[in-house]
Amino acid sequence: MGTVVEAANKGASGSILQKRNPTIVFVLGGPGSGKGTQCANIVEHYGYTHLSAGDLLRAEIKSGSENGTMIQNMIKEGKIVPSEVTIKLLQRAMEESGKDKFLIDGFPRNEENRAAFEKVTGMEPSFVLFFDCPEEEMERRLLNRNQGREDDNIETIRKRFRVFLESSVPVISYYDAKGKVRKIDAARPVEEVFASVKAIFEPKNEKVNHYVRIMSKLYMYKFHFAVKRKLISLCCHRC
Ligand SMILES: Nc1ncnc2c1ncn2[C@@H]1O[C@H](COP(=O)(O)OP(=O)(O)O)[C@@H](O)[C@H]1O
Ligand SMILES: Nc1ccn([C@@H]2O[C@H](COP(=O)(O)OP(=O)(O)O)[C@@H](O)[C@H]2O)c(=O)n1
Repeated sequence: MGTVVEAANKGASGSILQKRNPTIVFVLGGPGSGKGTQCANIVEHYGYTHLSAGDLLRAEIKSGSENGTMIQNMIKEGKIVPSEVTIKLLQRAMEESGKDKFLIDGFPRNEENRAAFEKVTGMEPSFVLFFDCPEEEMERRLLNRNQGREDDNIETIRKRFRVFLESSVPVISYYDAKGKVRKIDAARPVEEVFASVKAIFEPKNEKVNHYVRIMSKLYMYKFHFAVKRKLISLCCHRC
């Protein structure tokens, strides 16, 4: 298996995609926040191609690939699969689709994912959709998801929540500092969440755009404060 840096140095695959100058939207949020559900709506209304990093990894396990067992173990433990594996799958799916508007769901999940993707593909997202949802609601949804997923059990769910707070939130903060995060309150019914998504994909005019960005920024301050409190309380619990 070649490293991410080797792939970046070869650069061939990145440049084929780069030439197509695709639009990329990263879709982030805790496990069960409704990323997949809303991505299906966005595909239907706005013609994006949906690539779920988790689905691609699960398909890789099923295909019997040499990485299958390693991926399966990581998912069972709620851990993040090494970037070179996930990025190869995403690149292949983008190239094979022949399309140029992508919703990349559940990626980048940590700083390694983010930095490696930018290095290997030479591309950045146009913006990041962030579905914010309280843990109690996400837990309820995951326990009811009923897709027979090995990681939708309470023990792994708690591990995934922790990985989200410790590893994925810093990625959201990184893009927030660049003004790229569009935060959505995902604790509401599906239709209401989608109404907020629509406002982002169908911006009315510059004034409304500006308002949406300011509101998103305010929400993000509140969100970061809540995450810091949660991480401190988790640390106190450990000590
Ligand atoms: N807004 C919502 N309200 C209630 N249930 C939802 C909502 N959005 C999604 N769900 C349900 O919650 C579960 C997790 O949603 P999913 O889209 O798979 O989340 P994610 O992709 O973020 O893990 C699914 O069973 C889905 O039907
Ligand atoms: N970029 C990614 C995305 C998912 N994954 C793995 O796949 C699992 C399921 O991710 P997912 O996006 O399908 O599901 P949710 O956890 O968002 O419900 C994660 O808990 C990770 O183990 C990963 O390693 N790297």
